[in-house]
Amino acid sequence: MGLRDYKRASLLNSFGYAINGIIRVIKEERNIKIHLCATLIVIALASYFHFSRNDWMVLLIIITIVISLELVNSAVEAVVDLASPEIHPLAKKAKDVAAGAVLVAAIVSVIIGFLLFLPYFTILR
Ligand SMILES: Nc1ncnc2c1ncn2[C@@H]1O[C@H](COP(=O)(O)OP(=O)(O)OP(=O)(O)O)[C@@H](O)[C@H]1O
Repeated sequence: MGLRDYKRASLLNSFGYAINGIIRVIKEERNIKIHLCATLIVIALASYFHFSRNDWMVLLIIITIVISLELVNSAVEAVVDLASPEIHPLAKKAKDVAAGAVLVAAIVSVIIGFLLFLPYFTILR
């Protein structure tokens, strides 16, 4: 299929491609599996503690940011491998900066998660 045919793809097809992309990253990348496991645990805990509506919104926003960045990081890795299969300092820069973006989001998410859960754990004591 040529590039033009791809561009003519219907909205439904585009949605399907996006889902395929997500499934492929989940199958192939270890880091996103770790993020998804952490997400399931955090969602289970938030349900158990009957999170307030605002707390749910903050939690969902940080989950979305981390998982979306992980997907973008995988896309950057694929593009770099395609454009520069050989060792190149710029290829390293691109991959390391993309990985850095995920790391920043993950670290801040852990801090926000801690702040979100703290009052609920305090009530338990
Ligand atoms: N073409 C390249 N040129 C220079 N350095 C590269 C190149 N490809 C990867 N690297 C570097 O090698 C290290 C490992 O890269 P790799 O592609 O295995 O990704 P990774 O960080 O292990 O992530 P993942 O585990 O998600 O694949 C990183 O520091 C990366 O910047």
